[in-house]
Amino acid sequence: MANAQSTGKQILGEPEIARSLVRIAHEIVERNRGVEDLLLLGIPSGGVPLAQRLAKALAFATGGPEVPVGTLDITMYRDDLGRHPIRVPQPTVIPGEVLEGRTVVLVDDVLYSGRTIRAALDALGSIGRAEAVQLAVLVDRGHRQLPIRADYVGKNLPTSRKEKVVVSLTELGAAADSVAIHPSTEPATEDAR
Ligand SMILES: O=P(O)(O)OC[C@H]1O[C@H](OP(=O)(O)OP(=O)(O)O)[C@H](O)[C@@H]1O
Ligand SMILES: O=c1cc[nH]c(=O)[nH]1
Repeated sequence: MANAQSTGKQILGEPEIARSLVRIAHEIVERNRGVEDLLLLGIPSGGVPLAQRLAKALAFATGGPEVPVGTLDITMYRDDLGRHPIRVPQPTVIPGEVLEGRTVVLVDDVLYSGRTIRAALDALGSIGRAEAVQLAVLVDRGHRQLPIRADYVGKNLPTSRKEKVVVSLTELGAAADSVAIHPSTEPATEDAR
């Protein structure tokens, strides 16, 4: 996630993002045969508002109550802590507190190298043992560095490693929702981040 800049090419706008979340909600219901024992955990920052929107879409899809939504901070579980400035850790919130017996759907805006999700699995494992863990992302831009894949994808977006995908969401201060591709200002390196 980052703020939108003027140089990007918009790939998704507000209606497409909303439609993607509705489709993902239906896929979650179908795959889990309902939403019982489901827990959505958004990864800060972009994953948090997306998880909240997904909970609403799930409630709409099932006609039932909202699925619990929490947040999972992965900051201290990154494997590149020494290589990048440490961001301020956000709170981890697990509604209902226990993970045992529950299916956790991790929610993030972009899937790229997979290192954020690897860290998320470690962070989750330090809390408890979920029955199952699934992954929903708004954009999968490829270039994985780890054997990680998403169960639910809003948009598969082929990209060059020289580009950056920027997801802007109104909850995080953007004027409008969008997904855009920007030419990266950083030189391409072995390290995808
Ligand atoms: O698959 P990866 O290579 O790990 O990249 C994906 C992650 O990168 C971005 O997070 P970032 O750390 O930039 O923080 P942000 O969400 O606050 O922008 C994005 O929101 C994902 O969490
Ligand atoms: O392009 C990218 C890569 C990682 N995370 C993002 O938000 N965008």
